[in-house]
Amino acid sequence: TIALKHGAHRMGNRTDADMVRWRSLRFGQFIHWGLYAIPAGEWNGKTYNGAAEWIRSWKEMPHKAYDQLYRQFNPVNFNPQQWAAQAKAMGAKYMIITTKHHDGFCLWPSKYSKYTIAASPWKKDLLGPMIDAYNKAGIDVHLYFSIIDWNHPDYRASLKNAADSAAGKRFQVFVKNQLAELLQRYPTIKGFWFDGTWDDSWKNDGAFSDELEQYLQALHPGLVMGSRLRADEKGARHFDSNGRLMGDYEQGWERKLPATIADVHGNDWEAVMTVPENQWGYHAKWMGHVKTVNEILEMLVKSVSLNGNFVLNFGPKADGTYRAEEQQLAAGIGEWMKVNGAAVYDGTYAGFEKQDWGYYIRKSGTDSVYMVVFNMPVSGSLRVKLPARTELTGVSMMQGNVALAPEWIGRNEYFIHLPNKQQESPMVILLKTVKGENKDKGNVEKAR
Ligand SMILES: COc1ccc([C@@H]2N[C@@H](C)[C@@H](O)[C@H]2O)cc1
Repeated sequence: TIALKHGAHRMGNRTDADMVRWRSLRFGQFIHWGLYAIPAGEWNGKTYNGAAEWIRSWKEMPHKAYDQLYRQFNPVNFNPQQWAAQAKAMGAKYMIITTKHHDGFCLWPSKYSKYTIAASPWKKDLLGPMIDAYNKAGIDVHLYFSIIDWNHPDYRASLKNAADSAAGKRFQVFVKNQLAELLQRYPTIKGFWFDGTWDDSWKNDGAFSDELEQYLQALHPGLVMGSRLRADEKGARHFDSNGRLMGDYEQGWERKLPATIADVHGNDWEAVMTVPENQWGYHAKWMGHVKTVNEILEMLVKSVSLNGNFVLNFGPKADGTYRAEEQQLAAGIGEWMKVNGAAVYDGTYAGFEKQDWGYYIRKSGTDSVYMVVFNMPVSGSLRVKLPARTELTGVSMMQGNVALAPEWIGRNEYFIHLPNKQQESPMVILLKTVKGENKDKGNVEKAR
């Protein structure tokens, strides 16, 4: 291995209470809200085909015009209690809110910047009421913070000369001040979700990112921060130059999921997902495929089955309301979670051989394994292959707690014959197992 001063400092996963809690939550809500919701992907009668929150980088959007938008930001229909209630009904257990996206506009009245909500017609802090409402609803809050800041005069993508280096130093002080300010103002938050850390100016100063992470942990012990913050002294990101994960969980799964358990290398990880193909901020015209309730549920269940968290993104409008598609999606997901959430919360990789009908999820630290069926076989019979030294002691449908009698088909394999092959939404079956020998016929008697 390479000697590193600013590589990973921890072998293996964090096991403290704050991380155990983060891992148990499994399902989160991302919220991208800011000035970009005003143009909403359109300007001068033209439609921007990129992600709405990146419209400032579009050649058709003059920087001056974008930078004046704060004069119009007045979310008169903002209702944080309603937002929190919607998230609670959906079954989200944590929420990540954009405090400041790449455009640099702060949703809180930062004393380190003039480009904040205080300068808008709304004037008031937006983060505080949101954090209070979500915490009251029993939902943890994490803060998204973009290091890239297109508005700040000292931001440099790369440091080409002494003047750049001086600006870069001033910018690092600004970043540190804003993060400390956020922790001081919002002491109940549980983590930071960093973004915008790909530029050379950041990548080439691994020492600063390492010191910053330690500074924040010292200010707020237990803080959960993903792998996107840090670079090591060789400019490696997410994984240091020895291939070890930096930060508390792998944070690279953006709009994509790992395929198998081998892809996650035993690390904690989280996937963040958009409803359309690629829109985080509010875009008036969603183009292309919009994900359905069952599609999102499959991503959520697949993530948990592979030991990860899944975060679904919402992009509120400039007035503070949500578009109908997002409201309907939240409600539909919530309906399923109300009945089947036990299979998701506190779920972990089960260690069963994957079958085509869907996913296994083990309730953390127990012998209870959930089967979440997405692909009903034409036979209506679900094959289950038990891992070694595992006995099946009970099988039941989650809906209605109906006991099922599996058919033993040899060695450690069973068929679960379902009474009904029709399914409109994912079906959950609970397997009760015990450690033991794979007795042949013996298990079937018990399972009956
Ligand atoms: C260079 O490609 C990207 C893609 C997405 C992003 C941001 N990360 C997501 C979580 C959103 O905030 C998106 O704007 C940044 C750079």
